[in-house]
Amino acid sequence: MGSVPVEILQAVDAIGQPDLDWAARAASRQSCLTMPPGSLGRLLELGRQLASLQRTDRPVGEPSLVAVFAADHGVAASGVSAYPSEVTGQMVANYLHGGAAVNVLARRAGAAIRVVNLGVASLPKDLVGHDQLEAHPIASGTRNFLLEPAMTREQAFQSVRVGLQLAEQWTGHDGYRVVALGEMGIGNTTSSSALLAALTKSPVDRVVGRGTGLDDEGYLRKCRVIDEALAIHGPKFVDVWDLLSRLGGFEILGLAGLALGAARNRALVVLDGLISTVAGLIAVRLCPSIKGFLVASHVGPEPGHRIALAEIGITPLLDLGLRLGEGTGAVLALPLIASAADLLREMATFDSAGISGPS
Ligand SMILES: Cc1cc2ncn([C@H]3O[C@H](COP(=O)(O)O)[C@@H](O)[C@H]3O)c2cc1C
Ligand SMILES: O=C(O)c1cccnc1
Repeated sequence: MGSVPVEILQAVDAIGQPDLDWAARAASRQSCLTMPPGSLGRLLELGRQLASLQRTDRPVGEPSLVAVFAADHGVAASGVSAYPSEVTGQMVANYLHGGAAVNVLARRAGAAIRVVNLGVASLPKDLVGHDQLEAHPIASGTRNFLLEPAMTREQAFQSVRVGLQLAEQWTGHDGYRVVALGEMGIGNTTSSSALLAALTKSPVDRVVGRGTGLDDEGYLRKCRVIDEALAIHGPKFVDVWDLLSRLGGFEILGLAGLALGAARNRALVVLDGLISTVAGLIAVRLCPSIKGFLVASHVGPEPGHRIALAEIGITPLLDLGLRLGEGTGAVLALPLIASAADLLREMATFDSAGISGPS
């Protein structure tokens, strides 16, 4: 079976709990601010969550960072995406040149962006050694899980370790307080849906969606591929790491590691679409107390997205019909998160502003 590396066990052990005393102090401050009680709705909840992580009733909601973890998937060879695998590397180039949706939205939100290669199969030549691309390739894409396990157990551990190490750099050393999870990897809705079906024992036809836009025939093929993969691997799962190795993706497991590492440093972790929400669910399975460090930015039309959120037990902030990934929905939620903290720090109280309470 093989034991779990000590860095991962230590990271899981080091994740604390949200501090509910500080959430209560933030609530009592919110009750003094110049508004009818509760009238800023979910923003108040977000403010209390930040207070519980940062142990202050004057929390901050920035600086924030979106991490786009990229890797390829062997299962893409089975015709489960509307696009070819080359697009993964081409989109990495787009992120580095600033032209993707996530770049545009990150600029608007004032968020930094980091692009990480966890295993892109065909990286455009000029990106090899590019100083803005964090290179931590595990392999040149996963294996096709219709035929064999997607990766070895060691590769699964290594993916999570990369996420943990980057979290240490970004939320430990560089001081980011909010981390949005983004990804790029053609075929990764298939891997995520298979992981989700296996982790939650949900029927495949309830979790699978059209990803980048499969037609009816492609959709049925994707369902069949996942059904067959679960029939092959399911009976052999010896533990959760075996499940993750058989069906996972390097970027998905890397994001689970990033979430764990960010929570260890008491940063807020913002989930995006189906793929990053499945990464969040994996983090919860590895360490249930991480739940209080997660925010669901949005829910989109991929059916598995809603199921993964329900399984974690968190409610999305936005419902905009987004089905892009890259971290786009998570980045759109960053101004809401920063606003929630600003309100706790900057609003006047009834006393300070000389405003009468309820009559
Ligand atoms: C141009 C382009 C930009 C993207 N940005 C994110 N994705 C999204 O689509 C992929 C998952 O869908 P599937 O499982 O169907 O391949 C991921 O890479 C995801 O982030 C994109 C996909 C494309 C084609
Ligand atoms: O939910 C997502 O993030 C998503 C959906 C389809 C394709 N790529 C990403």
